[in-house]
Amino acid sequence: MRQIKHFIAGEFTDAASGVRFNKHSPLDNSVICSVSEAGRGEVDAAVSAARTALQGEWGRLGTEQRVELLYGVANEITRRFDDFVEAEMSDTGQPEHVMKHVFIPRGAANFKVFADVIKNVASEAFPMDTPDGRGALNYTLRRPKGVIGVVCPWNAPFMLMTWKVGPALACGNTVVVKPSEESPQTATLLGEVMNTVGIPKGVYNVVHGFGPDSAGEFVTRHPQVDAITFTGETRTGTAIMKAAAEGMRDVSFELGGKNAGIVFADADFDAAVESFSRSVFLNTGQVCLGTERVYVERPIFARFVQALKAKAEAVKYGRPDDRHANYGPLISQEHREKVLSYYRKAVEEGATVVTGGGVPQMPSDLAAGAWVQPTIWTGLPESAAVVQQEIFGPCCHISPFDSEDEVVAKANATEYGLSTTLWTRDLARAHRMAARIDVGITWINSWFLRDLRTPFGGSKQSGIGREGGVHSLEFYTETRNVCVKL
Ligand SMILES: NC(=O)C1=CN([C@@H]2O[C@H](COP(=O)(O)OP(=O)(O)OC[C@H]3O[C@@H](n4cnc5c(N)ncnc54)[C@H](O)[C@@H]3O)[C@@H](O)[C@H]2O)C=CC1
Ligand SMILES: O=C(O)/C=C/C=C(\O)C(=O)O
Repeated sequence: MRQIKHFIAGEFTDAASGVRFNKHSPLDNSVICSVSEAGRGEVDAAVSAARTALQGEWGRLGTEQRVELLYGVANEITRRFDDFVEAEMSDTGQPEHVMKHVFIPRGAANFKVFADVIKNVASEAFPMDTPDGRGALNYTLRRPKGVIGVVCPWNAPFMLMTWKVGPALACGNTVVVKPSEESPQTATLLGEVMNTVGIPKGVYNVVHGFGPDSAGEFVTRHPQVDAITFTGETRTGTAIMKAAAEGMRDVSFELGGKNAGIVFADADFDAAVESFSRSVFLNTGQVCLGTERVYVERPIFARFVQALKAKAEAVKYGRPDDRHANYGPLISQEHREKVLSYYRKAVEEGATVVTGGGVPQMPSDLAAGAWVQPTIWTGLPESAAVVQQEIFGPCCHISPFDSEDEVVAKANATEYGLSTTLWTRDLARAHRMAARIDVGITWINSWFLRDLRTPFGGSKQSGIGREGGVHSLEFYTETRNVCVKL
């Protein structure tokens, strides 16, 4: 069984306490890793290594030198592509083709893209008048914020972690990463890459453990952590924000969602169905940008429900390396219990179960895994729990609508505001609606098309701040103004 250690000051270490926890495979519930759990001592050591690195060689590097090192990280991830694919598949149980075509290449791109951003960003300059007529010149400097605490979820672990570590390092910060207890492997493997490439010791540190009263809380409460970037549940974000208030530390939050998808009768029907089969079921519905509320214009409602039902019933369950499989398990038994509790709740609330609603019959070698059926409901009021609360599973409720105003009101009637996907051939209507729906990201006639230079984040309870391209610099650097009297 794999032994997963912390990565502190360039060394792989166990916790002094010797405490470990088991990581189970989502596929069959077998124990696949024994993970060392960090106590306060390991977190102190990681934060102290990160601070020392800031004051050492790393802090003295010029932008060009940092950029070259980050290109090196991207190239080394690509060289060890198969190791990353294997580690991520092992943690999440998701199909190999998704790892190979989306999550791992994107992890490498996160280092390359932000190296390019920092290399090319201009600084502001404002010449100003002065009473003596000689004037003054203002210009801005960007300085790293310091030690960044990076707290990550399990649903796309490598991609979401590097989406933070890439820009943090590009800006000259150092990091202490706390991966999810459900996905410890790729963050650890990245430590090997950092050493191979020659990233100075202490720049990238990883501590494993849980949230409250464990590594997550110790990192976010640590007074020497200067800022915290977090992706995860809104409730956890609230706890982290309270921790960050001590010492007035900055936060960047990517939180939960209950995203609406909207289909007008004039949409390209087949393309829309194909896209919703991804936005509802990809990664077994464990995508923060995924769609759990679908609104379909009444003339095509019944046809759309039947078409998405056919897609749900066509998924192929199986192991990640099964070439015929395109659908994996949920991350854990605990998460499956949460998703199944919503499946039961939908029935109690009076839903029509169009398809799914339970656990599939799996072959004996996979029977103990965290499998659930893709599920579609209709017939619920907007106030129903499964229409309002984030489930983070392969399921959606579909309801009909009759007018633009009605569907905008429904899309906005949620505490969340992460993303929406909108399908129509009437582009004037699409632009109008994009401005009215209160979310951070709107896709028109598409879903999950990601350009890493664009702002990414949510409104309302889906997040605080934006990351991506130059927007990441707002969080990962401190901007200083220098005013020179001429
Ligand atoms: N908006 C976005 O970009 C994204 C949001 N998410 C959200 O993430 C959630 C699923 O991920 P989970 O890992 O279940 O989220 P989670 O909030 O349970 O855990 C995320 C991380 O926070 C740590 N943590 C938990 N409690 C903590 C505490 N009190 N202090 C410090 N750290 C703590 C966990 O150990 C883990 O590393 C969903 O709600 C999903 O919507 C996921 C991906 C992207
Ligand atoms: O592309 C991104 O930066 C974020 C994507 C988010 C997910 O993949 C997710 O939450 O699963």
